[in-house]
Amino acid sequence: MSDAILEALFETIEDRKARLPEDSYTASLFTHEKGENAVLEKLGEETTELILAAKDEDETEIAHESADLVYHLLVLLAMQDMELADLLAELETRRE
Ligand SMILES: N=c1c2ncn([C@@H]3O[C@H](COP(=O)(O)OP(=O)(O)OP(=O)(O)O)[C@@H](O)[C@H]3O)c2ncn1[C@@H]1O[C@H](COP(=O)(O)O)[C@@H](O)[C@H]1O
Repeated sequence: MSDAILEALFETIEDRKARLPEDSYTASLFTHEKGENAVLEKLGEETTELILAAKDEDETEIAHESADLVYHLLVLLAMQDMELADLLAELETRRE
């Protein structure tokens, strides 16, 4: 996954956060009655689904569930008023 794809996805998430379109799943996370707990629960569910896919050694499902997990992680960053750059900078500091 390139930075460009992550950046485009994060821009879309920030757009949904700003405009809150009615037909948007992303917007529904920002307006959920459970607040931030809604996306935190999704992160837990997607992590469990990823673990099960890994246990099954199912590469298609591993990719699918990983994408679900990364998407919800980016929604959490946006919800915390953070930037994708915060995550990328943290990863960059770990490179040797
Ligand atoms: N990348 C995603 C993305 N990944 C996952 N999801 C949603 O996250 C939810 C995942 O929850 P579940 O695992 O419970 O879903 P499910 O339907 O039971 O099962 P699977 O998705 O696991 O098959 C589903 O409703 C997915 O549609 C996403 N929804 C949106 N995006 C991106 O966000 C953009 C904007 O979407 P809207 O906010 O809907 O306009 C889209 O164009 C995409 O680029």
